[in-house]
Amino acid sequence: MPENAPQRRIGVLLVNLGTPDSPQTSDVRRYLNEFLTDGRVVDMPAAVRYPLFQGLVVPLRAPKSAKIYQQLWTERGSPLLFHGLDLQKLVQERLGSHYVVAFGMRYQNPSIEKALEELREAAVDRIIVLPLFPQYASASTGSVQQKVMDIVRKWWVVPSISFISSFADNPGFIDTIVALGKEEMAKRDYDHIVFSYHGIPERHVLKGSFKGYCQLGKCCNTYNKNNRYCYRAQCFATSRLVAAGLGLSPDQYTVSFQSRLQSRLRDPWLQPYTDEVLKPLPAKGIKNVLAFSPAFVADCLETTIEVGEEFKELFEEAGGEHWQLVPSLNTHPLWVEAVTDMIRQN
Ligand SMILES: C=CC1=C(C)c2cc3[nH]c(cc4nc(cc5[nH]c(cc1n2)c(C)c5CCC(=O)O)C(CCC(=O)O)=C4C)c(C)c3C=C
Ligand SMILES: [Fe+2]
Ligand SMILES: [Fe+2]
Repeated sequence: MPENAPQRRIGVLLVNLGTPDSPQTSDVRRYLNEFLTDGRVVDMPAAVRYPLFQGLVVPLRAPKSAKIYQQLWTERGSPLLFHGLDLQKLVQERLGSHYVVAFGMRYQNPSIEKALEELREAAVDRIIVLPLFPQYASASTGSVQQKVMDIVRKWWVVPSISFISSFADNPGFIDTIVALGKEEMAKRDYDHIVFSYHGIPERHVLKGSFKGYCQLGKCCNTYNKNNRYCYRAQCFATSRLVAAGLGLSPDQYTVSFQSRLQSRLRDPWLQPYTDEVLKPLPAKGIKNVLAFSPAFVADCLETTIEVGEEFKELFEEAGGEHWQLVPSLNTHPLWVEAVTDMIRQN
């Protein structure tokens, strides 16, 4: 480097979805209002979306969601938030002083605005954005990308920015899930494995389909240039790779989708639905199930409560004996290394 050349630093922005500031109904309401009026999450015209969600859906949902958040809350607050902050610290340590790592949430706090401001203050030369969603969805990754661009387009000096749009088949990501799965499988025998992903409306996949390639069927069994951004195909790709790492044959696992809101929004969500997959299992002699939640890199309401508690209850009511959730990647050393590698390779 020439003697007087400025020392260049690279900014890294890690982003997760968001969580309420507290499990009180008022904070949950504020969070859901921001989340469910995002046009990439609820893709209705704004003139319908705002009155419907702020006026009806959120006021009804917030008190119920607040009760669930109260179950999830820990001494350190929301797991999604504190695992994110821990990951930021560890990735910063591993990357060293040529990088500045910030952490933000798409909804609520710490905001993406604040995180980007930290990077601007640090005079970084360029910014790498890593939305912490392994599989691309317009409702998650796309929304983060749009928010980041909306903010930096107003800066006088617009920085060079790159986005890591998905990492569904990233070897470090897969290896970490495999390592966590092996730990659980060493403790006892399982009859079957379920990979349960956050659902999205089928319409969202079809809207992103390249020249009509995606049909939500067998097209998702391979992952190629035509379905590069198909959330469902990416979920199947992650599952196949984890299954291969665990030495599972196709009949030993099922891929399914949870958290559907289709009863209220009417349109079908990605299928098969996890609750419908798990209920008939005990009658087929499948009494011990290990469940993975590979759409999430950190414990949150969707993993700990929905998969770890609600599905366990459903499975046991149906005659199942043991339902076990594999913990999320959180700050597993292999995951910290995987994130660091993704950034260095960008
Ligand atoms: C994996 C990425 C996610 C996608 C894609 C996604 C789409 C999506 N979500 C909703 C509605 C809700 N999701 C909720 C919680 C939630 N969702 C994600 C991730 C994705 N969502 C996470 C990580 C979390 C947990 C946050 C936490 O604080 O722990 C909720 C709130 C909880 C509740 O009230 O039940 C809602 C609502 C839609 C409609 C959607 C796509 C269209
Ligand atoms: Fe969600
Ligand atoms: Fe597809």
